[in-house]
Amino acid sequence: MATEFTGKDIYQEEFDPWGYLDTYYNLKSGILVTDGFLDFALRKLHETFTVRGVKGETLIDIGHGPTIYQDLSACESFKEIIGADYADCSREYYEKSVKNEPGIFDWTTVIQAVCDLEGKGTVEEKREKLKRTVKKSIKCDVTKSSPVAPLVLPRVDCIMTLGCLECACKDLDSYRNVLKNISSLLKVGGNLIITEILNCTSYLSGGKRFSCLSLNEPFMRSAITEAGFAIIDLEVIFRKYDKEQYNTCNHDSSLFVLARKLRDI
Ligand SMILES: C[S@@+](CC[C@H](N)C(=O)[O-])C[C@H]1O[C@@H](n2cnc3c(N)ncnc32)[C@H](O)[C@@H]1O
Repeated sequence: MATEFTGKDIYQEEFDPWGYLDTYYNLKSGILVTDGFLDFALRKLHETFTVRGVKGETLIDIGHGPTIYQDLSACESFKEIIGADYADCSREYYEKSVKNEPGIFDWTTVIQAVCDLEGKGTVEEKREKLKRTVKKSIKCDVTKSSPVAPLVLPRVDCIMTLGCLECACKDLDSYRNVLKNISSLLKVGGNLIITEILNCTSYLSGGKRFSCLSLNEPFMRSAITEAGFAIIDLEVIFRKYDKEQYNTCNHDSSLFVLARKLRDI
């Protein structure tokens, strides 16, 4: 199902955080729950920040959208997390979620799952840790060579971007450039964490269809390597076919990558 490119301005004007969360992260029916992605992402992030020892001062979570699951393990290994997204509605929803304001999406079960993976702590302690670690969300445009301009940030130890770049890019050349743009925010020797849904052309969210750049594993391997990174870990999980769910979002698999920056390009 092809759809015209829906870039950052459409996210700014038409993205509905609640509609997205309900369609993709509702614990009973959410597409990224039933297809196994959420459990996969929590497991890989836990592995990354514990077994693989990825840690440091500052991590930037780019294109966080309205979700916080991705920061639940990271907040144990970084002193500071800075959120970054183009859409103001995503940034506002994310900040409210970090503060656990009334009426926001309920992440309790997911927070408990991360505490279980870590074998320590309570949901309340994790919420507090997240609130202390996520400092703010800043405006960011990954298609710009200086994605957080006019802000100038010191280069950070880790960039994480989950389910964002396939939404932000019109074509594969643009994806290659975007990798270089976000790499400019990262120290040499720093880590890049990416998840993407693969072979997806569009997805429905809050009644609106958004375009999605169709990616596959060989492309991801070459684009990340060509952008000056060494791939440390890469795993793909596949999804069962379900006609109704594919009509909402037609990815056939999801990919997780951890890569280390070797050089500036
Ligand atoms: C599908 S949503 C978020 C996905 C969320 N991280 C998750 O794991 O489910 C994609 C996000 O990318 C953001 N985005 C789209 N284009 C962007 C751009 N050019 N620069 C930065 N963020 C962008 C949108 O505003 C939106 O919040």
